[in-house]
Amino acid sequence: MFHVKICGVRLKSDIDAVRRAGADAIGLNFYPKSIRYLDPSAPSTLDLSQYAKQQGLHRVGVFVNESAANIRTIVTADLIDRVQLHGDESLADATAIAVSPLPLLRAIKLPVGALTVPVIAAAVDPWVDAGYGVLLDADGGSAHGGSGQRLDWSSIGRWSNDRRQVDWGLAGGLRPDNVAEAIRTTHAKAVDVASGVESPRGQKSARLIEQFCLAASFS
Ligand SMILES: O=C(O)c1ccccc1NCC(=O)[C@H](O)[C@H](O)COP(=O)(O)O
Repeated sequence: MFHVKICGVRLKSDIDAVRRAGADAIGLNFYPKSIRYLDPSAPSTLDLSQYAKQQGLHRVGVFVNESAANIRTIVTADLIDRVQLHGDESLADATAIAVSPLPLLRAIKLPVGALTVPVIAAAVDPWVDAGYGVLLDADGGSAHGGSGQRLDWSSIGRWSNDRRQVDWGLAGGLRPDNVAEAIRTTHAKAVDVASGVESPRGQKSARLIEQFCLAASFS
């Protein structure tokens, strides 16, 4: 698992900012309805992805209910190092999509508002038990992700107390001014952010990326 993923980068200058700030992963968004969408067939997307690879960044492809065939095409083109499923995919879908040896990350969209450990466990544990890495995110409704809404960190902290060995990350409404508290409260091993490092929405800010990474220091 990465430590800090900056999701929805679209420009080489974003990648420069990510690398300078010390994050180790980027998200390339292949969901056509997202404001952060990248066309996988565009030469500029391959160029961007190869640039990130040269900088040593882990490239995570974000997909929403995408076909296994399309995901495989993107993997084969060396656009990504890891697949993140962020839609309504079932465990059976994930099995069909899994592209060995590429690790697969399942975004688990939890309701915003108060959570309980049994509710979190019911959503997350089947994916963990099946061997997938998981990213806990706020349910963005029809947008699926990138909504800037945060989760109930206290309950997630209680859930993770008994699961210290689990490969998981936290997303949802993280920002430079709250990510340290989020890590402390939840014991997250990895964090992921899209809108919290943008100004205006949809445009990454080098200053916010730097502040986020400083605050999210895992040392
Ligand atoms: O970012 C998007 O636009 C997006 C759209 C559809 C599915 C997933 C999407 N983003 C995936 C991510 O990993 C985001 O970083 C995550 O949802 C957190 O977003 P935010 O709350 O804005 O930090």
